[in-house]
Amino acid sequence: MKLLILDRDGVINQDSDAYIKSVEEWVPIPGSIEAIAQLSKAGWTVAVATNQSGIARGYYDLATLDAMHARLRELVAEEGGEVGLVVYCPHGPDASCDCRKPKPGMLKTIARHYAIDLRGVWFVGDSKGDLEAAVAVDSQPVLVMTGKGQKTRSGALPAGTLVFDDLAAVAAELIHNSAPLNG
Ligand SMILES: O=P(O)(O)OC[C@@H](O)[C@H]1O[C@@H](OP(=O)(O)O)[C@@H](O)[C@@H](O)[C@@H]1O
Ligand SMILES: [Mg+2]
Ligand SMILES: [Zn+2]
Repeated sequence: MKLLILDRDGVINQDSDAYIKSVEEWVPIPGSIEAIAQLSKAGWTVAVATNQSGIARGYYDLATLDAMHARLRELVAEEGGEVGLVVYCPHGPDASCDCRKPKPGMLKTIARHYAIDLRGVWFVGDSKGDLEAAVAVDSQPVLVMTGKGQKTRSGALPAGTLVFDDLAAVAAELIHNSAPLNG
């Protein structure tokens, strides 16, 4: 099974330091919807693992979060693809939950759902916590330059992190094997 796991904010959709609080604020990054659809049509299962502390902070509710993900599924379906399991952590930084990245709990949930070993599975993120979550379960950390990616790249990256301009470039690598940026 070809599984790819994506972070959401800053990878699929634009991110904001003010959080993404509504469907209207949930704006796809150019090329990301098409990338997910192309991967899906090429036989990849595309899952999502996203921190959503805005729930715990009271910035938006679960119905709004679900509406964002329904919009994601709708847009990808319009391009002929589909989105797999979407897992989110609704907790705040102080909740000491097992699911908030950089902890790998959401990645493990996805692995259990698909009964797959996470070793070598690409996890694409824009934040250091995404990369650390990948490393914690021997997945392949992949950084994109969208969202907080540029800031993340200015610091130390886990060894072996692959770096791409954006999700469209990741899809091109996985589907057409074009070369990644130097990490
Ligand atoms: O990138 P993913 O995991 O999909 O989602 C990140 C969001 O939940 C928010 O995470 C927050 O971090 P804190 O949760 O406040 O530390 C901030 O970085 C926000 O800018 C960001 O929108
Ligand atoms: Mg992110
Ligand atoms: Zn959590």
